[in-house]
Amino acid sequence: MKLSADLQSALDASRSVPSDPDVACRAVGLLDLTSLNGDDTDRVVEALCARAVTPVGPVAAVCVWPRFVETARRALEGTPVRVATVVNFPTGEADAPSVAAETRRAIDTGAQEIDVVLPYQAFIDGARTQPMSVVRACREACGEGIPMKVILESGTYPDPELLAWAARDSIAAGADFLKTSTGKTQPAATLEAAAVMLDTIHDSGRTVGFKASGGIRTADEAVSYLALAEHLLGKGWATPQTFRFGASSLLDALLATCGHGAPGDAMQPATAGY
Ligand SMILES: O=C[C@H](O)COP(=O)(O)O
Repeated sequence: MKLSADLQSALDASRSVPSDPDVACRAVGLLDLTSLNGDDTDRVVEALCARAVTPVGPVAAVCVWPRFVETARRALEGTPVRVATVVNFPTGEADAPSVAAETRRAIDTGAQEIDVVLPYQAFIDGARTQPMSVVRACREACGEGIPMKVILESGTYPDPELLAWAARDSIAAGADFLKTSTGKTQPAATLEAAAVMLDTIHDSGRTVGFKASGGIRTADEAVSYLALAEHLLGKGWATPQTFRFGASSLLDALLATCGHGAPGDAMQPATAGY
């Protein structure tokens, strides 16, 4: 993906940021701890939720299939961890009424955040009104109180200009966050796509968050995404209200980097008093 000189410079700078235990600790609180596998079960979701309050504090949210939202809400009762779920996932091919109904059902069962997949293939093929009718339908179903993250599937766009266009239109359609990927297509999250999306957020002048998701595994990668975000949006910009990682296999690496044991130690009972 060919970027402008300024974005390429910001990206190169973020790649060379050394791994920092304090930043890794901070990244834990920005995590949407995710399990979106076809063979997920209630027990898998309960085990995921048991990891959500860590020795360095709670993650921001867990992200699970709609059928497991009630299980997650029960498992997380008494903690500040939110429950996110996905709609129109992973293909983005449902129509607006179906997405609105799926969103309402998810919220009725307790979902506190909605990650909706943009009809990205239709957008790439030239449609403009239909894809955004789906986003607007989800926005209306979310109302004002439920944050809506729009998954652009950033690895599928032929050029950065089209990805930026999808980002701009999604913001105009009411996105609270722009999310890179479902994690179900390759390439998933990349720093190049993140730079384009973050730059579009900056230029929008609106308070829109960014979620890097799909294939993020190491603390070094997480530190680079955070460095890029704050290079483009300003130091201190990344908070749980503006930045998330969507990841199923990043938590242990973050905890190990910030000095809380080897991978797997996150399974220890949390010390935090919730
Ligand atoms: O946020 C949703 C993604 O599916 C997470 O992707 P991952 O399993 O590669 O971490």
